[in-house]
Amino acid sequence: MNGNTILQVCHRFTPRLRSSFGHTVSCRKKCTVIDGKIVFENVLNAVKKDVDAWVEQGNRRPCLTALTAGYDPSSMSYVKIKKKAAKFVGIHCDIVELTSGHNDDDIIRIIQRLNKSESVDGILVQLPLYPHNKELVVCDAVHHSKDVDGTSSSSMGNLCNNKDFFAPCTSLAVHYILDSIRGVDFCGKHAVVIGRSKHVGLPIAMLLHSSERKGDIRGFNMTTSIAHRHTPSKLLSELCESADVLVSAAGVPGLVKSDMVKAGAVVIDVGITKVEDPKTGKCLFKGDVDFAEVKKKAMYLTSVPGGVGPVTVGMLMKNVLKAAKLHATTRDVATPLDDQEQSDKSNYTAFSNKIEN
Ligand SMILES: Nc1nc(=O)c2c([nH]1)NC[C@@H]1CN(c3ccc(C(=O)N[C@@H](CCC(=O)O)C(=O)O)cc3)C=[N+]21
Repeated sequence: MNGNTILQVCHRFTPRLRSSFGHTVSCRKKCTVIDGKIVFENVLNAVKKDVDAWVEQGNRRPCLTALTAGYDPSSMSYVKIKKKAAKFVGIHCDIVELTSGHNDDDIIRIIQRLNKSESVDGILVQLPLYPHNKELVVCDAVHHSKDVDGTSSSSMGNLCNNKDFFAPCTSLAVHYILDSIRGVDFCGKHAVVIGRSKHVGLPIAMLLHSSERKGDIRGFNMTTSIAHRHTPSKLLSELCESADVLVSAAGVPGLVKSDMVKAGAVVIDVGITKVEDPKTGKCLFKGDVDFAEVKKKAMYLTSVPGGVGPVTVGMLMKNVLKAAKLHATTRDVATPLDDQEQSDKSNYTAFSNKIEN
């Protein structure tokens, strides 16, 4: 792919003429700002109710183990947010703090132990790890039945094949937010995703363009363009101007200006960058979208902070409970390591059957 290439996924709901991409969703004067904190609270309350019912039926509490690189203060604070949410919903949460002394093999060994543990339902590898760690190699060690953050190659493959395993939580959060917008038919509309990261931009685009149901996750059937750092700015503006749904996950504060946004569009800001406030010296979170200006044009908009971030944590809690329920009804973990390959194969079949039935 050269620098001018944009991956555009077209399908039978794609309008024939490129110029007809730009039909407005509908016209409303005032923009609705979707409050991620309220969505988060609603999701947590629902998960808490389900966890309570699950435990009342005699099951043990769901359990999440998060591995995080101890050097990164942002990672530590995100993991703490997850731990607090887990406590609220009644999910047990352990944190394994990795040090720079852990090489990939050490981390993989820890993960393999967790894969085998009957008391662990979900394993989360908080990214980034240390610079010397190979993130994909480490994420791939997580067994797909416990991959509640959907970061392994196996989970990504399942996502592409419309199988209902675990999708990355940020993509689920974007999906959940769009799904909560009532009265808008997204089928055949044009979605633009800015950013192609394997755990954020790419899985978001997978969910937006796809058609089949993935368990409780339906695809949106949108014509979906993926723009990235090599997309020329003129082309980026043109694409965005025709987007009915614009999702920015670039991590570039102020990237999306109001003149790039179509009137009546749905704009979801996934970018979250820590910046220092020049006046106070305090740390602030900045999204990719010029919120104040875009609000004058968009029909629905999320903010940063208070948008996609908290919903991501809600989706993680949902996934841990889902994993706990699957583990209780399929024999999957606690197999000796030397039998790993064989068990992977049969477990996969057991899980596929369980989920597809
Ligand atoms: N394997 C993996 N999975 C992740 O899901 C993952 C990750 N690695 N690495 C880091 C990013 C970042 N992330 C956020 C979670 C919550 C908020 C969140 O709740 N933010 C609040 C503000 C937070 C605060 O005030 O401290 C908000 O946007 O309103 C933000 C960002 C998950 N991540």
